[in-house]
Amino acid sequence: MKNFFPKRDRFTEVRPYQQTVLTALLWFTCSAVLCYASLHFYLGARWLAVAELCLVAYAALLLYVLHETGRAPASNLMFVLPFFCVMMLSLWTEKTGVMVFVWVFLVPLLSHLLLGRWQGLWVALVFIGCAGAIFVYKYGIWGGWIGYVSVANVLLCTASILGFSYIYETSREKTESELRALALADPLTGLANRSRFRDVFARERQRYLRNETPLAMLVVDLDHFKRVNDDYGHDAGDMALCFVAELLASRIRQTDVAGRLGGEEFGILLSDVDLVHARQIAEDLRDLIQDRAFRYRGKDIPLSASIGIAELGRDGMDFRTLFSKADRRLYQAKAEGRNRVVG
Ligand SMILES: Nc1nc2c(ncn2[C@@H]2O[C@H](COP(=O)(O)OP(=O)(O)OP(=O)(O)O)[C@@H](O)[C@H]2O)c(=O)[nH]1
Repeated sequence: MKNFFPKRDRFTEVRPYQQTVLTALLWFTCSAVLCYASLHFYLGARWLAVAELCLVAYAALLLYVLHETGRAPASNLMFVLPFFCVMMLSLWTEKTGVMVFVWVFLVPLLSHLLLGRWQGLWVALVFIGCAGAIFVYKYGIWGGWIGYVSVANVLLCTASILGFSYIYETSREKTESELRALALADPLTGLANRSRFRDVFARERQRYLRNETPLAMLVVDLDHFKRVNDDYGHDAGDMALCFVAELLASRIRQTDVAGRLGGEEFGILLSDVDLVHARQIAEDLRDLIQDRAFRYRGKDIPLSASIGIAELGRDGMDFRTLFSKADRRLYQAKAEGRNRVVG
């Protein structure tokens, strides 16, 4: 199945699982890091304790905002970076023992879970590098070959966690993108399905209300499509629908959306396009469908389409009204002899 969705729509939404992990990390910071701050204060590592208290206060603030507004920070980096910086400070501090370095194992895991594949990899590499440098600065490599073997063990273990979390995140992103495509696309043509089409309409409607950005809706219906099925078979009909879907997707801009609304009916949302311009585009699409022959088993099967147009604002403000206006004009085009545009 082809994926006709513009790139900007694929991964722009906040991932809910990341928000869950961030919330868990914030709670962890508020509880465990607070205990460490008290301990470090007691041990005389004052600067570290102050940094940890600041981190706890910041985590509490983010939790409060999250709870009150349901809005996560614009990027998880906003918490991950301070968290790792405080971790590095605790590695650096004289008063902390060598065992504090076990916390470094958290770096690749948290980076990938909260920042995704690429950003997670880079952030993890930077902080693991810093932790390694701090270790060598503080302790050198002691104890002859046993020391080397110990350091190599720790490095190998960290690299393995980094590698496994990277592999996990890569396959998770792939599965997510496949599931997303399945949930939002029409399985036959790969165009947006009806529910995706309505979502895009809702977003564009908000743009219209905010900036008065015009929006036109086209409803495209193939003429006498039943004959294609009857004369050449259902397979030919399916292939003709895919053929038309590709034509429509090839003519519109990346910021527009084409969807299959059902049967042989397609919908198109033309963003930033008024009625006059929409008519020209609809005529182009109609010409394209008529002129590009659909070939099936060596035969050219002629296709044509009727198109109804409606404009947001002038013809209605909600999906149902706008769609029924465009649909009524489509049936007017059919009644007037088909293969024409009405709007
Ligand atoms: N192959 C195939 N045919 C479909 C699909 N969905 C709907 N159809 C067919 O599309 C045809 C629609 O027929 P009608 O509603 O009579 O419309 P039409 O023949 O295009 O005639 P007008 O729209 O009046 O020009 C029917 O034969 C449906 O079976 C599909 O997914 N695949």
